[in-house]
Amino acid sequence: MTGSLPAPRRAELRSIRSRNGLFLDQGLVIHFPGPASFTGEDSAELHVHGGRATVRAVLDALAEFPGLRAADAGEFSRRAFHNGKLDLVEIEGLADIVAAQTEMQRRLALEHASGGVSRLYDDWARRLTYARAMIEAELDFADEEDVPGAVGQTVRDDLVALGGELRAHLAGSRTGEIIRDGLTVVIAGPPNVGKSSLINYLAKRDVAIVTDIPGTTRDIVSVDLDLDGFAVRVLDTAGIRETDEVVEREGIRRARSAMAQADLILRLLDRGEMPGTADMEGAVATIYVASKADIHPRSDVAPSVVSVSTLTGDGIDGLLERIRGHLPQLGQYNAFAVPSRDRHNEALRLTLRALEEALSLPLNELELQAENLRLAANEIGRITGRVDVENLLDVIFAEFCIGK
Ligand SMILES: Nc1nc2c(c(=O)[nH]1)N(C=O)[C@@H](CNc1ccc(C(=O)N[C@@H](CCC(=O)O)C(=O)O)cc1)CN2
Ligand SMILES: Nc1nc2c(ncn2[C@@H]2O[C@H](COP(=O)(O)OP(=O)(O)OP(=O)(O)O)[C@@H](O)[C@H]2O)c(=O)[nH]1
Ligand SMILES: [Mg+2]
Repeated sequence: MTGSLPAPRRAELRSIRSRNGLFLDQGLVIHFPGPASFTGEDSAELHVHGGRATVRAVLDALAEFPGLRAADAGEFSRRAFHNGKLDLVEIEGLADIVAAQTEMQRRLALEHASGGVSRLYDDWARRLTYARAMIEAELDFADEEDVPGAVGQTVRDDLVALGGELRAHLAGSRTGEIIRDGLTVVIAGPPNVGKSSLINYLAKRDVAIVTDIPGTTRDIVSVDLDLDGFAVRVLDTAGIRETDEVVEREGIRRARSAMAQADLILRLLDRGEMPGTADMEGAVATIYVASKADIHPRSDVAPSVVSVSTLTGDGIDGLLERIRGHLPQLGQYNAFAVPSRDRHNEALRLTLRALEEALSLPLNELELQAENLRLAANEIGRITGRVDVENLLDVIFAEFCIGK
């Protein structure tokens, strides 16, 4: 049967043939007439058998039709944005859903993709615009008053409340960043203390070379763990010591640079070494670990030091418990309605700054107040892409793969 379109939005079994009638596959076909489609445009899906050659043959056959070409990476999402189907926060959330590896990443992504955060931003933009409209209306009755009228006071009260909401929302930006990008934990310390043995134990596989020769690790070795649904990236590093060996020196340079960028350092102590003596210490959150507890039990170190043995497994649960203490605490109401990207944080900070500027102006400076509220609403609008973001689009859609 040729010629008849499948019923809209219903999967129908069809023979899939090339332009000149060659049978290629039997597959499910769905027709989505616009505007009720993902992109808002007319679209069709061919669900074919997944072998490489079948897919290739179908794509080649499609390319034979005039006007058809393969989509660019992110092109479907870009079209959905241009057709008003999704805003930028929802699109970024969608990219995060596709990339999500842990339960918390999934929940954060879903909150953004399904419009929860966009509603918040749209509501703030609406309130800022309303306040500006009220102030501009007052401008027309300019009567040198230096106390706000009843309406003016209500507007101010709402702007003050909005400032509080913005600050509270921004306070969640570190939570959003740690959920999305993961907590970076760097294992560091002198050579031969058991750093690589610890990463292997945590990863449950031999990711790093272990020998009894000090200076074994040079490259950074990284594993991604899932701790209670949070992404945790653990890095093993070269043991830090004075050396003239060129390769080891480079390893140590990389170790120091990883430590400087860590969210948390697991600082393994040498036999007899006490916490807090080396350089860099105190700059980054640090858990001190006394290793090889099976052969070097220690009673001299402070209670805050965790004793572990990767030979017996003793102390590892206690160490994981201490690492958990550095993960976001998600007690409060909708913990996932937090900013998820630097782009959002920057715009939110600029919004808050303009709002605070508006509120700090003398009461009769109505024009400047209105101008700052316009700036504030603009910055919020840039997050969702409701205003002026053409220059941002390539960056945002570059995250996507072909077919999204
Ligand atoms: N087969 C298939 N599965 C998929 C997708 C897809 O595109 N195709 N998706 C790709 O991401 C996700 C689902 N996302 C979708 C989002 C919107 C529409 C859509 O047709 N929206 C219309 C109609 C909405 C309605 O009937 O409620 C619209 O928004 O107007 C389809 C899929 C995950 N699974
Ligand atoms: N008994 C015992 N030996 C351990 C333990 N952890 C590590 N070792 C041994 O200590 C030696 C060094 O271990 P590594 O894990 O390679 O030490 P490292 O800190 O990565 O060393 P570098 O890469 O040289 O900085 C190896 O012989 C390990 O088998 C432990 O918990 N108990
Ligand atoms: Mg090592």
